[in-house]
Amino acid sequence: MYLFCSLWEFHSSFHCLPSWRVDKKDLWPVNMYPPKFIAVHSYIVYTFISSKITLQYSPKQDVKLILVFDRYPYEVIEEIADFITKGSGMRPKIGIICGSGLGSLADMIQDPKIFEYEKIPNFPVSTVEGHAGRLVVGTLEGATVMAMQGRFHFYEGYPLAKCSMPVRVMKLCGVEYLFATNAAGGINPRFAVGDIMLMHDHVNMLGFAGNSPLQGPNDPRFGPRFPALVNSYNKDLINKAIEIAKAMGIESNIHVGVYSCLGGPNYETIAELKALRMMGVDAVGMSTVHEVITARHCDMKVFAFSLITNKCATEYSDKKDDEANHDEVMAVAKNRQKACCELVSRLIREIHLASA
Ligand SMILES: O=P(O)(O)O[C@H]1O[C@H](CO)[C@@H](O)[C@H]1O
Ligand code: HPA
Repeated sequence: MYLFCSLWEFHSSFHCLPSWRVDKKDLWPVNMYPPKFIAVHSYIVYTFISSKITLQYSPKQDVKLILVFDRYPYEVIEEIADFITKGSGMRPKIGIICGSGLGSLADMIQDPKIFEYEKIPNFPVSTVEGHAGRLVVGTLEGATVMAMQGRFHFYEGYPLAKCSMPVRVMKLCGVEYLFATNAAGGINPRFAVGDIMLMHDHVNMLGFAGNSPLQGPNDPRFGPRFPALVNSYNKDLINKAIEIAKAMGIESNIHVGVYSCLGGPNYETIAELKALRMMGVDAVGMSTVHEVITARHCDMKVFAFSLITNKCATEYSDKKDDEANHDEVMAVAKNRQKACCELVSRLIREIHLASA
């Protein structure tokens, strides 16, 4: 078992190194660690002062340190991007994030070069069922793409900046378009299970609570300190997707609406769902919003959709079997993966043809 010791949030006062001091109580349980460990640790603190760092220490092995960044400096993201572009020999143009149970979006990729998250330096690992934990790079409908088969969620214990760090990796790999997909509960009473909601806006509940993937020092190489989020969801891509849905004969299952992300992992209470509905939210989940914010910050074009995997109970009189559960979410995603794959691949084809 690993002992996790998340040591401390760095305050601006730490920037006046080398005259920094650490209170002994803050070091618990480090004070029981060997001096060699503490020396190495201090060095790391000094070196990566602009990041918050979590150390994993294995007492079974002598001094085993795994650095896990909570905020990723530009250079570390650049290193990860180099690893992927050199390892795949490609600079992908379109990035795809597969939602729960929608990993098959990445299975469409031709001549795939697969990177297990565990083998990518400084990359987090997926811990949620239905998120395989691999990055797949290759071609789809003639376009170069990279797909995350497995995303990172706040409820897994990852800070938002870490959840959406792969979007910045995509950017430095050359990605211009982000396709973000998710499984979500339908709040809008017009939505049926299996419908697809094209996202045209979001309500960032985690943002209301003072949490943002862009918190902390801003690196202008990614984007501005205060990015605007009006028109985050590309209208042309939404319109093209509607046309494609018509051509596929599924227009009655397609909606355009507002998604909201809550922290999870619990599903929402009826009172929360009522409140979301009053705010104009159509579908609710636990992802995507921070990825979109990160993508817009670095000026990527965004297309996102929710697969409605369950109808949310918004009245106390609603049936008990309206309670959400992850098995149902996965089962519906599996049933609808064909339509989702076709929508995504046709849209990518349009983007590719338009830029050829
Ligand atoms: O948003 P994705 O990753 O598709 O997954 C959704 O499904 C899970 C809950 O069933 C949550 O993780 C929620 O966010
Ligand atoms: O009802 C839901 N709520 C939150 N997240 C979800 N992901 C799938 N369904 C849901």
